[in-house]
Amino acid sequence: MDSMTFVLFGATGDLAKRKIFSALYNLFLDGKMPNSFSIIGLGRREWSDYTFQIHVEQSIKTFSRRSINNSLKMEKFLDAFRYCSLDVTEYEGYKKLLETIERREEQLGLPENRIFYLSVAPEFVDVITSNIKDSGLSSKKGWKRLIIEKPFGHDLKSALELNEKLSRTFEEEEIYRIDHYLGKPMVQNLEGLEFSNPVLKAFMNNQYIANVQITASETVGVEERSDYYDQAGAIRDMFQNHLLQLLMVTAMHLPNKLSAREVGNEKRRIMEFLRPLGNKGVITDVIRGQYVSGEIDGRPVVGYKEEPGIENSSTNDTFIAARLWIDDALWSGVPFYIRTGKRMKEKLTRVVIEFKNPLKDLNMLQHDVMTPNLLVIQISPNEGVSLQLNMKNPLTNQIEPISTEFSASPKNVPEAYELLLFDALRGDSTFFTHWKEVELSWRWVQPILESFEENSLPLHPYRSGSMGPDASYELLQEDGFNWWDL
Ligand SMILES: NC(=O)C1=CN([C@@H]2O[C@H](COP(=O)(O)OP(=O)(O)OC[C@H]3O[C@@H](n4cnc5c(N)ncnc54)[C@H](OP(=O)(O)O)[C@@H]3O)[C@@H](O)[C@H]2O)C=CC1
Ligand SMILES: O=C1O[C@H](COP(=O)(O)O)[C@@H](O)[C@H](O)[C@H]1O
Repeated sequence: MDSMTFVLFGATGDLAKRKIFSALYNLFLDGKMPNSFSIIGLGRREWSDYTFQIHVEQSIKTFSRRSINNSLKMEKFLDAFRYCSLDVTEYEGYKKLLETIERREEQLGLPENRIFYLSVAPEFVDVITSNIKDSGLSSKKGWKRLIIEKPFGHDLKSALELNEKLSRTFEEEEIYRIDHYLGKPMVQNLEGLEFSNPVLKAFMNNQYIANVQITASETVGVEERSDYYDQAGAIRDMFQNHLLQLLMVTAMHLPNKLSAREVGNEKRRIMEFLRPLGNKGVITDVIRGQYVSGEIDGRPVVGYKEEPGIENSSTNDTFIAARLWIDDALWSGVPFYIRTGKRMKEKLTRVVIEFKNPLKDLNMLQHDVMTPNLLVIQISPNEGVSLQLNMKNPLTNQIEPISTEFSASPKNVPEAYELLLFDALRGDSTFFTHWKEVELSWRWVQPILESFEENSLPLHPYRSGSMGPDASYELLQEDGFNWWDL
């Protein structure tokens, strides 16, 4: 892996504190950082290098999945960190930053390979990338990469504009758009699962699959993010990015080679075959919900409109469910159901693939109630895969479901940010979102955004602690299915 400089915009912020420092530290412990590297943190605060290093250490102590038990290693790790105070809107600061980077490159004998990680609000992306270019930070002697956080735009128009601006400074191959769901180990495992199990590959098509259900439910409410969330809603916060990415990786045809380009092409293909909703589709295939008060884990919680910072008149979506169709040869006729929401019964992310039941259709087992075969991919909080089959119980002589399972506890597996940063360090963008996918996702959700804005779709209240409004169950019942709330 090439030695490099990691320039972190927003180093004093929440994401850096909770995710980025710990990810870098765990990579360092696992020997997955380059032999030689420099990390420059940036923020407006007037911090010294020492204050910054203490902040990094504290953040790791609080948020890392591993505890610090080797102080020498920690010391060596912290030694790579320097801090530079910079207002991203002021050009002069970038010159000072360049001097700091070059000084460290010289001290450590580093080539001019630079990663710029933009852990800042989206409105700063344009000014930062322009200043990187104009100030000479994007040296021609080494490689440069840009890591950028979500949200990537607010709708189709703003995403197109943002992409156009980025492309003035960075090539598409140099841009690493983070969708942390693609960093979840089980999501990264999906291709391997199909690749190493030809039996699964053989059955993953419309001949055998009845429907696919993707759920990302959360128990938390709007938390302290009312300003952002009331503008974004579940559609922008989760659906347009994380959930559509899960759809792409679940449905994509397995390429012959698992390279960034091939995987990107296959994901894009899925989005191209996704049936556009149109105005009618929004009404028939999309359910919008908002939580009201209820109980979660035995604790009463308030409704969305009672949350601090939320107006009583808010029509923001805290839940969305949708029925989607991929009109290609493999999936045509198989409905994909997606749902996500806040203040639901449990925190989980899961894909359930329900197989067809030809015996039921033939009415051959009149006395046995047969559960369909299910392939359940548990993405979080625990990682796991289970396959539910049916077997006759010799004691009762009844057909009963049996399950083969594998699962791992989250403590033992690397976090999404570790896997993603490791990939970015070695220049592998397979598990980052590529522009075409982002564009097609916005294009697909745009009619939903418009109907939400016009308030032309019912806003179904749902009780906190439930799995969403009844209407989302009715959506599946129309097709003779039910959500598998396993
Ligand atoms: N926090 C999270 O869990 C997640 C965050 N994200 C995304 O990551 C990005 C960062 O989020 P988060 O860390 O929560 O945000 P915070 O508000 O916690 O941090 C913002 C950072 O930006 C810096 N900053 C703000 N204005 C300026 C400026 N004019 N010049 C230089 N630095 C500036 C702040 O530094 P200072 O105050 O010192 O000036 C601070 O380091 C956002 O795009 C967010 O959407 C994505 C997923 C999850
Ligand atoms: O991006 C986001 O994701 C989190 C959920 O992530 P998870 O890894 O805990 O499933 C969500 O709470 C947040 O609103 C959203 O911005």
